[in-house]
Amino acid sequence: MSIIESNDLHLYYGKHEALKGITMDFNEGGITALIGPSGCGKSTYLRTLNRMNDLIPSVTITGKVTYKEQDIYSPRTDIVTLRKQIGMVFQQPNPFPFSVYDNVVYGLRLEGKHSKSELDQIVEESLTAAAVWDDVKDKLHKSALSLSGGQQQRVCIARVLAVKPEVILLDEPTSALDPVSSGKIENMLLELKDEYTMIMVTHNMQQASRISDKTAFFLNGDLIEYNDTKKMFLNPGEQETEDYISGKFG
Ligand SMILES: Nc1ncnc2c1ncn2[C@@H]1O[C@H](COP(=O)(O)OP(=O)(O)OP(=O)(O)O)[C@@H](O)[C@H]1O
Repeated sequence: MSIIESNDLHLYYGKHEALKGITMDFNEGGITALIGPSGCGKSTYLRTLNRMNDLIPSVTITGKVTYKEQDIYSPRTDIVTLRKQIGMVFQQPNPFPFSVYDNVVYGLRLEGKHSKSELDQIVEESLTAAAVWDDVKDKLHKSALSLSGGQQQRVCIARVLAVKPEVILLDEPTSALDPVSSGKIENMLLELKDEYTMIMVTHNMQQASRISDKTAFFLNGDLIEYNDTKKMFLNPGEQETEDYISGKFG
């Protein structure tokens, strides 16, 4: 069953058409990689799925995005709730300048959850699921900014997991990290993929082929091909996909 669908989605920055009618759907669970050369619209598309582009004044959107069959651009949509259901992880780790613990419980406190035992339990669960509990269990009350970049990114993922989203959008989550930290995050995403629907922009073709179930190839604001990752890398259906993944342009 699909959990998110976009239908003939166009997005303009002023007069520039960055997305030219994207129709695609995402099944529940698993990892979908969005790939394509710089400027093709991958991040823009990712951000349309939880209305992050609303923050940019010049943006106009036509077409439809549904989450569980509800139009997310409807005036009835509550954006705070939507962004809890569809969480986001950014390229640069962006912990808040407070303790690891306070980072993880941030969204829960906004929801009015204050019971210490409940918060303690969610902190441990979320940091464990984000594969960073062992690194930080003795530093929960130290500033998150004192951690390494890779640890910070995993704490940011724990912060998203703590509010129990169904979908996680990841915008190049490992591109600012060293290979060891990237590998830890890839393994963690593989552990989480039965429980969450994950959609990830990546520049790294090996990463897409290692961890994603499906891959979507974007070019100049168009969706060129969307297929099972194995098929896409072994036997692409479009010449442009083949040229891109074989490194002829990019
Ligand atoms: N805030 C913005 N204002 C105006 N134009 C923008 C804005 N953000 C992106 N664009 C333009 O929209 C197009 C798509 O950009 P987008 O960042 O979505 O591409 P991308 O495929 O994610 O690229 P990259 O891999 O380099 O991040 C580009 O032409 C870009 O210059």
